[in-house]
Formats: sequence, structure tokens, C-alpha cells
Amino acid sequence: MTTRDLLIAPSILSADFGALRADVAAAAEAGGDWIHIDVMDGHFVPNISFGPIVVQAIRPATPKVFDVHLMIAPTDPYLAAFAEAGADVITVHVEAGPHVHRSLQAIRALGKKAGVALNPGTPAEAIAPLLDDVDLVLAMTVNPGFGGQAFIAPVVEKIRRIAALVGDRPIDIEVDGGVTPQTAPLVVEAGANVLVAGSAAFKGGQSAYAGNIAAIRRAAEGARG
Ligand SMILES: O=C(CO)[C@@H](O)[C@H](O)COP(=O)(O)O
Repeated sequence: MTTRDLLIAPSILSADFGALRADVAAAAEAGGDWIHIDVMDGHFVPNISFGPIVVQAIRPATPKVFDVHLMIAPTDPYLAAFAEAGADVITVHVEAGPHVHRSLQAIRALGKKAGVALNPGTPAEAIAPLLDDVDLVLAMTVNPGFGGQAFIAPVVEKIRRIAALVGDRPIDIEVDGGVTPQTAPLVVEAGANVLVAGSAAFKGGQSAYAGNIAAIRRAAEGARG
């Protein structure tokens, strides 16, 4: 995985759960660079999605990077299971527990890329003590738990501060929530390079995925100059 390349990561929360492996394959073939996988526990966020056995079940769909976003607390008892299931990047929330360094170091010890996510209300400065332990920072532009929510525009300035804190370190800056061809240029201009898109990628059925992903990429590339 190359850092700071522009990457589009379809979020399978908006996929067809009745045919999930085939829909993941379709999103990858349609041009998704990473596959974004939202894990929710009904405790850290008010929704429940799936666990490591589903990640394992869809792993054969594509060799592309599986970007697993854990919206669960606690995280540490489950890290090894997600690594074994086929995650390539594992992201934990800074708000999910008091020992985030321990979680990030455990992810790297499992041979995986370590990400830290920030809810919209968490200041950018929360990443400052973590920069030596992360490969990715995920800025949520919705409160996590559901697809199809409205983009929280004030987070764009926070992304700019995250980019300044990251500097030239090889750390990806990912944005998730309400990403569309309209909002993608805003977050890319602020410094993001990995764009997660759920409803905007999966709308219209499989025949539309390639056009949906290309539209987000085109809009984002325009903002990179
Ligand atoms: O993590 C989440 C929601 O908690 C996201 O990954 C959503 O799946 C994004 O969906 P859209 O806002 O793009 O529809």
C-alpha cells in the first residue's frame, strides 16, 4: 500500500448483505481501491453490523486491501480475530478506551497497518501523541453508526489540522461519512487521500458502481490539481 495516493474505499455497509461476497467483488472490479468494512457492536455505536467470520467469508472476493473500521469497545480482545480473518488495515477509535497506544501497538504486532479514528466532535490534537504508532488517521464526517447521513462540514477544518500534524510522515488521512462527488473535493483540498463512500458508491445497483466510483475519483482528483 502506498501512502498519500488518492484511494477510493467503498463502504460495504451500503452493499447487498444478501449477496455480500459477490457485491464486494463487484465493488472491487468497479474500481474501488480498498474495501472499507464497518464493524459495529451496538454499544460504542447504536447499530450492529458483523464480526470477523463475515470478514473471513468475504475475503476471497478480492485481493484488494481490507480496511476494517472497528466501531466497538473494547477493541483489544478482537484484534487477532480480525487480523486472522483477513484485515489489512485495522482502525480503532481514540474514544473507544483509555489505552489506545496499546491497541495500535497490538495491531502492528499482528503484522497489520494500524489506524486511529476520530469522531466528529473529537479535536485533531488527539492524534498528536499517537503519530509514531499509526499508519492511518480516519476523520469521521458523520457520527458513526449508519450510512447515508449528512456530511458534517466543520470537520473539513479539522482535517486540515490533522494534515498539519501528520506533516510528511507516511500516514494516510482517511475521511468517512457523506462522501460524494460534491464533498470529496473539500476533504481532499484539506489534505485527505483515502475517501470512504457508502451510499454514493453503491447506489443504483452493480451496473452503476463503476460510474459512481469514477465520479468521486474525478471530483477528488480535480481538488489535487
Ligand atoms: O462508518 C460509517 C458509518 O458509521 C461509514 O463507513 C458509512 O458506511 C458511510 O456511509 P455514507 O455516509 O458514505 O453513506
